[in-house]
Amino acid sequence: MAAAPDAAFVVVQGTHFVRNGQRYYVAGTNLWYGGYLGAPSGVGQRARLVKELDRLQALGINNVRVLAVSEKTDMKSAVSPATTSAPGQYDEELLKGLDFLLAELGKRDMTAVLYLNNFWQWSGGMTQYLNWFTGSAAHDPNVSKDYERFMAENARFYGNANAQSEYRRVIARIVKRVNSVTGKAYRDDPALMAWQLANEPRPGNAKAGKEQKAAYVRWIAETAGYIRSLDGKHMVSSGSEGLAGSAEDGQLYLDAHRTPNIAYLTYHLWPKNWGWFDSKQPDKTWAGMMDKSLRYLNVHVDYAKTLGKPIVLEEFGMDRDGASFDIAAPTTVRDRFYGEVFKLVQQRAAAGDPIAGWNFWAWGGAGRAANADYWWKPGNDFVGDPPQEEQGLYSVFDSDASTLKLIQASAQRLRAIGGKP
Ligand SMILES: O=C1NC[C@H](CO)[C@@H](O)[C@@H]1O
Repeated sequence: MAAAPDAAFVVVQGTHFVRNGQRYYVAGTNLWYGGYLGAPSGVGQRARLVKELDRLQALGINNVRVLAVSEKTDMKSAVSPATTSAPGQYDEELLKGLDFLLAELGKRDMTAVLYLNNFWQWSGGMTQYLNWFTGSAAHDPNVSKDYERFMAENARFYGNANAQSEYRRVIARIVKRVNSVTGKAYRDDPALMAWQLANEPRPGNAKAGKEQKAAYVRWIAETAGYIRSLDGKHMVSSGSEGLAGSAEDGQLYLDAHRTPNIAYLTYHLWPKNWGWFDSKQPDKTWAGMMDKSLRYLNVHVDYAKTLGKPIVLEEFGMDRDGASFDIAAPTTVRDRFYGEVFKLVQQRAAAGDPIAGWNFWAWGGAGRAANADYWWKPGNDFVGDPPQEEQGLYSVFDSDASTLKLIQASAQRLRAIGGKP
């Protein structure tokens, strides 16, 4: 039986997080590239990472959600280099990047959620595992424009024995890692808040059938159980988007998160991606979008109540005015949207509901788009938008003063709600 984690670990108590004897709310961001910046060479930019973490800490951000491992792939819109170039072959420099990131977070009393795979193409992810173990083409949906096929094909990952064995070898490699900077085992590090199975794992596409849904539920329970067998101190979460990532099937979302090995629920909110909002017609589409968004925000807190677990809104985002990628473009609509999201989360948290905080998507900080077409190329800055999207789409940059002000105020209000055991 693993020793109980010390008080500095984030743990679940009832339907809330507790840390150091106090209720802990996540006021976080998404920093998918945090481990990349932490690398000692190559793509590493440790001075930038230190500056970004100082900036985030000054805003009251206490948590970053980070990609822990990427897979080398031929898909055009994926990041390179990758942590693994083939099964069993690791880029130790990128793993040292995670070490440095965790060490720097620990110095600032900040925490990280590390996701161990990706349903989407921008880090190789499940598609690349299937390419390795079935020979299926790693077809980039940004090229094929066929996301429905991409999602249906990716669901084969959950039931592919060879892909799962390699995925578990990668999990073991990272979960059992000893930090080369601090000398501390990841398993003993309270700077790690939780392991996460993947970024936005889906059971397939919207037409996912009974078998695919059953395989998905089994995969979550068994993989979370495997991680807990290696590390009994840290929480495990799925990385689910909620209904949008569960074929709009509430029963599936509940069943997938019932296992005791999943400590808390996650959900994401993407009005533009899901066709609820048109940034080129904001007045026409705002009301309908907000109606759907508020409903989405509330129904998942109610799911968390049903399961008796905390839930974190670990991704939400809105593009710049007029759907511009230009950092000079205003963020009027984004600020209004962020304000509504923060308000709802604060209200439900203050009411004692199981919402445990938020991570906005995503921190661009000092990063800047490098190309006129806003697409990422190897060697360019990392920003909040991964390589499969225009660099500037959803990123919050250090120059976005009005948005930063909102974030800082909401982080402060969440912290004020916390503090109670
Ligand atoms: O996890 C994700 N959710 C939505 C982001 C913005 O579209 C996307 O970049 C990322 O793959």
